[in-house]
Amino acid sequence: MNDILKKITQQTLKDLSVRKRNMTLSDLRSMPGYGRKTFSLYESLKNGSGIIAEHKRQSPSKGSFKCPADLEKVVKGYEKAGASAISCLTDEPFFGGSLKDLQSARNYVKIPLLRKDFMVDLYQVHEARAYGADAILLIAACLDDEQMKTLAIEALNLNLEILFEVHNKEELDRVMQLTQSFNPTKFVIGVNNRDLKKFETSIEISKSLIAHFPKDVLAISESGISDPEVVKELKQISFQGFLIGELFMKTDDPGSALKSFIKSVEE
Ligand SMILES: O=P(O)(O)OC[C@@H](O)[C@@H](O)c1c[nH]c2ccccc12
Repeated sequence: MNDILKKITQQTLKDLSVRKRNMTLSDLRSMPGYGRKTFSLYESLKNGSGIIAEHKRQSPSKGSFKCPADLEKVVKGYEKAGASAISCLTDEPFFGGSLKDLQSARNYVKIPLLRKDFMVDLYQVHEARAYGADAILLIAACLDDEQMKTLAIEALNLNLEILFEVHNKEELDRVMQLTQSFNPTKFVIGVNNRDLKKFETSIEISKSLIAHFPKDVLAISESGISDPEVVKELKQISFQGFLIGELFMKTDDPGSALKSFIKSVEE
């Protein structure tokens, strides 16, 4: 694991131990959101714009985006503009998000919600369910095979879909190995274009990894996307999902920014 990921996951484990003390698993299970019917990320991506629009206030590489719009305006704007799903950051120390954000977003929209966080513990999967997520992110670079398997199976058992995030061929191979026996409509695989050592993004990473994807797996390209032409190009090489945050969150009105982006992609 590289230094920044190590730093983030260590902090995540620390914060987690506090939350676990304040709320037990059975407390989580008795929250109203826990048993609700979930929306399918996979189906929504297949049948719509393919864009997963992200709510992210800040990031370690870019600092604060200073978006003046509150969460309600952002997520309702995304839904209205035609997002297939919303990615909601719940990491507090590095991305300025919270589980409360996820819970509020759940009350505002009826499209799939991805809990965007550094998942390293089963408890977080139950939190995701209780606070209204439909899908969770599992970052291959943060997890060994055994952890990834345990978290993935728990998610599927709780009716949550999974976005597996990979950055190179080795991580993709590990995820493919794990998901061999999974129903391909219950997970998607995302290529993160951001190099977590240098924080630079390059679409070339998506372009080079797509050749290794199994045919029935829905492929997503994540990070550093700012040009509708790039989405068109990625669609041609069979990407069906696009995770975009900064481009929208650095504007005053992320919903309208998404709306004009989708319009350009469709032109
Ligand atoms: O803001 P961008 O460059 O459009 O990227 C969005 C998303 O891909 C990025 O926020 C992200 C990808 N993987 C993550 C893991 C954790 C936190 C954040 C991320």
